[in-house]
Amino acid sequence: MPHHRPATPPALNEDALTRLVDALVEKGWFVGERFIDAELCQALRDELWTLSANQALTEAGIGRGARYRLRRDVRGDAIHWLDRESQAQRRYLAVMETLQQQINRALYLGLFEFEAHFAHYPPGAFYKTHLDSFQGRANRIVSTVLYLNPDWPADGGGEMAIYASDDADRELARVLPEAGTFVCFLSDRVPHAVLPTRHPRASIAGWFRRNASLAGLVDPAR
Ligand SMILES: O=C(O)CCC(=O)C(=O)O
Ligand SMILES: [Fe+2]
Repeated sequence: MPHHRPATPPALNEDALTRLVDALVEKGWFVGERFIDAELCQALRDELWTLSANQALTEAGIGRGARYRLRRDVRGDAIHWLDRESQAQRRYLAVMETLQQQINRALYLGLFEFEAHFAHYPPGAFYKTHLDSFQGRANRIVSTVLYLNPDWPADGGGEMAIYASDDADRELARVLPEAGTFVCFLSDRVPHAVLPTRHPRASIAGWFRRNASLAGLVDPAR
């Protein structure tokens, strides 16, 4: 019988996972370089450029459901939701599934679902300082970003700036969008921004969710 290699993800490094969970508990955010292997990042990046060339990206807006609006003065990326269409997507989603289990085991957050989109920030684009969800009505609990840009130049802009939860003017970290770098943070606590980029910038932004009902309505995912 032929032996098929299952489409399992590269095992997440135990050490990196421990550091991630500890950082989430201690300060609410984590940055890991070389967190996801270069080969998977390359495949995801190729897929994003193909989507872009095929005009399969949509300009991103802000707000969910009926309140969704295009706001180029707030964010300038174009996105495509992951839909398990490719092997690379399935591998990445499998890694996120493992991460979800680990976070639930360690932090009892009750994460039950992951949604994510590719994002392309063309030169000049940015995303102003924001929170990914609001306290009390948060169904996005933990935010993630994986960067897909090999050899990002130090002066290329496009860094993610992370700010203090009690003072959104106090910058705590600036992260280059280098391929393999993975950022993870509590969605309702960590203000962050994408600084204007000077080069096309590729990433995957994702959110672990918990179901939340608002006024008896099921909270829409997007
Ligand atoms: O790409 C990034 O560095 C962050 C993107 C972001 O904040 C978002 O999509 O909510
Ligand atoms: Fe965000």
